[in-house]
Amino acid sequence: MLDAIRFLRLLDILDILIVSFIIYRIMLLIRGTRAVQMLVGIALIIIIYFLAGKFELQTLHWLLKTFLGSILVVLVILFQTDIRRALTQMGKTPFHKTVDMAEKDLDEIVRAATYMARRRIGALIVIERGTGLRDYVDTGHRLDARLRAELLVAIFLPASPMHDGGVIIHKGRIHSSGCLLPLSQNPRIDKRYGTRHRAALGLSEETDAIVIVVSEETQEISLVQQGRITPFHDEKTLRSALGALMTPRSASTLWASWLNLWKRHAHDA
Ligand SMILES: Nc1ncnc2c1ncn2[C@@H]1O[C@H](COP(=O)(O)OP(=O)(O)OP(=O)(O)O)[C@@H](O)[C@H]1O
Repeated sequence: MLDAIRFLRLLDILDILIVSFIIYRIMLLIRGTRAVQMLVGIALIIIIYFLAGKFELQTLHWLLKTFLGSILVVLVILFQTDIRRALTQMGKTPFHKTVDMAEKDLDEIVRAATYMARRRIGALIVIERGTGLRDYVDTGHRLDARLRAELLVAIFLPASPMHDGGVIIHKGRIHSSGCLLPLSQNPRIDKRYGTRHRAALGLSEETDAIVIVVSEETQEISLVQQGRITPFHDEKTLRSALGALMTPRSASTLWASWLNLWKRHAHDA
């Protein structure tokens, strides 16, 4: 043991630090998800496999050996959502999270959301940022229209054939409507949120998109990003939070605005 410590090189320490960081990030990522239960299940199978070998339970040992032989494929299939999320997050940097969107475009979105909230019209508006949303765009109807509050409202009116699903805003234009988004599997989401909010959370867990949800039930407007949902009770604070996230700034100002949004969320929770 002492010898091992004595011959420890600087590179070995770096190696240990990197692996510890990766394990820590994986734990943060899967905390509170079904992945934890699955990992416990796999750990149990490994323990049973060793016990079966020790007590010479040949058939059980062979069966588990065959199963564990293809564990890598099993893990990739079981954790495909988590792996996709982890890789997407790895590819993100604070610097390409902002997309230049005109102030008047943000005004239009906030105006539409406020109008719809007052009239109990449910809506799901996605603003694309660094991560491309092609997979989700393809599930809806392509519009490529100018971003106007009136058009957003018209899309989400219950009588509209396009009101189901989400609208995706791409580079300041209404790119498509009726888009199907991935539902979040997070078991810790507040039970009062239904599929509209879960779809917003699901997309924000997998991508860096910002989603605005208008609840037809509670008339609440929420801003969803990075798997977190923040309700807003007045137009002004919603507009400034959206502006802080969408307007390109220096990295430090950006971090500060995220921190503020996070604090606000923690306070509201
Ligand atoms: N996977 C999805 N992708 C996009 N939109 C979805 C998805 N699932 C549901 N929706 C939208 O959410 C609507 C249903 O919302 P639901 O009432 O279940 O959710 P909610 O979070 O309780 O919202 P609200 O507070 O407005 O009632 C559907 O009509 C559809 O427009």
